Amino acid sequence: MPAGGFSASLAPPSGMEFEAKITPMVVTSCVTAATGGLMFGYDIGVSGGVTSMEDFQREFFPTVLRKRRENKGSNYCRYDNQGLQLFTSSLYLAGLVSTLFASYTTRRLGRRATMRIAGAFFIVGVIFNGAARNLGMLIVGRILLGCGVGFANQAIPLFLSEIAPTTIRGGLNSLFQINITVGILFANLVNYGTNRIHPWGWRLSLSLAGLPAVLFTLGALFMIDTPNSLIERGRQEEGKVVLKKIRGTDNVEPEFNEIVEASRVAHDIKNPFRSLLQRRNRPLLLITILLQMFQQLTGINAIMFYAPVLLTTLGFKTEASLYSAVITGAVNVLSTFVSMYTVDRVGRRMLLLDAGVQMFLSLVAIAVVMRTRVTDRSDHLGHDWAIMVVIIICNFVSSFAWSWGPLGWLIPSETFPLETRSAGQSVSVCTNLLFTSILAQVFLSMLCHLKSFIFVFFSICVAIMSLFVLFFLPETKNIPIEEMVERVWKQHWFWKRFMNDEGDNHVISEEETPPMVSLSDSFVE
Ligand SMILES: OC[C@H]1O[C@](O)(CO)[C@@H](O)[C@@H]1O
Repeated sequence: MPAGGFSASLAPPSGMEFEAKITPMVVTSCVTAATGGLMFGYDIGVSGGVTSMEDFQREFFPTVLRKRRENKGSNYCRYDNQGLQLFTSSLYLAGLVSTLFASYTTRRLGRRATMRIAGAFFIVGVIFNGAARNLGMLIVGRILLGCGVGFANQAIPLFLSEIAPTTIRGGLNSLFQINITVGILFANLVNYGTNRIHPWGWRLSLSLAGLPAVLFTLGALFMIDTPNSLIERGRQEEGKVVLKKIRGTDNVEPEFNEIVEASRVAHDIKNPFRSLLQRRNRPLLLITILLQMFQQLTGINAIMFYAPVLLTTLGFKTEASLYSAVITGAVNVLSTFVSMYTVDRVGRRMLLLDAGVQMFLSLVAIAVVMRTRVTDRSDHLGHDWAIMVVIIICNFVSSFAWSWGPLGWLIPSETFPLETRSAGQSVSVCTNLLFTSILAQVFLSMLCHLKSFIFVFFSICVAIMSLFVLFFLPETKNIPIEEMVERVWKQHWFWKRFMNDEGDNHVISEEETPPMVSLSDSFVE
């Protein structure tokens, strides 16, 4: 093994190749930064279990408990309560707003400082939630956690994409999503245990978010900043020193020069958000928005937030539903590792397309089981059907986990040039949180009104997004981050017309019509 680490085994196929080893420093920095995902995941996973606990409902949502006990009305509508949904969605709404501020801090103060701010929000938010005496305190706590999520999710994917050597960028970036899934699983396990502790089990569930919060904050205090961010803020020498350390070589001149050039261009941009709207940036912006929107429209969070609630709707007892949520949580973690291993080998498009088929079939199957087995008044699935439902849900979750889960973050964080990267990332986080909060807020009402058709709705969305990937998403595997525009966007059969500024009145010529599509190939020529 060479001093300082392993040599990167996969080289970019063409164009500029930078010397880079996979150094211990890169690995530890990425592992540390990605723990922010734990916190996001814990917050996602904890709410579903807690809201299905009777002690929690008695304390904050007595009307839900009464409705559940009376057992009147449709099964599908037991949990249709705006307050309950607000408890879940407030976090994402706060995250949405705070990411706009986070864009500024990531650019001006750096990726590391932004993570520290996130850590502070997390810790105060956990204190409010764990000590909540009334609904107000509970919601304030969720809002503070949401601010933490906004800042953390802005800085972490950028940090990972900038610090990683090109050839393993996808894999290292997946660490963020892996941590999200571990956080969800941890929360599911905690809920399973605390459900037996009366009457304050829910309080323990909410307080244990303190563990990932402290871990992440400590990590953020000691970590380095990315060379790209240091150079962008005028600290060139420091940037070069860090670049040498993380790449494990003194031969960093080509990469350094490329970052300096990208940073020079970045400085000419006064308002990065406005420049996102320029014609040549529109494809990147559109892809970012669509990828994050599509990620949520797979319906994943119907399962992640409300699996326990959904499963009790299907007739599971509270304990069985929490137990099943643990199983789906574990599948989620394991499958995300698949993505980490394959993303830089088979590429982004292949994973997304393959998963599209698997998710479509699973969603249709869930809809059919619900339609045929669960009526408004009878919810006895029976043992065999219950196992079947859990298997289908696992199939759905696993395909999401090695595709849309990590790639929804990875692709936006690696496509923008430095000058619009923070602003682009902010749009990415905003869109993710916007659709997360919309789904959190409306899913239980949609379930009440659409019943099993809600899963037909998600399956249609999955079909549309897969077609979009097939025709419009370029492959970004193994392309150095500062060469993305030249080597990907300017070469793409459709998007290239946006890349030259004179192209406003461009007419599609024959040679620009889409080539016949091969699943594994991009449209990059
Ligand atoms: O692992 C599932 C989780 O991943 C996310 O899509 C974030 O990438 C969350 O919205 C979801 O709850």
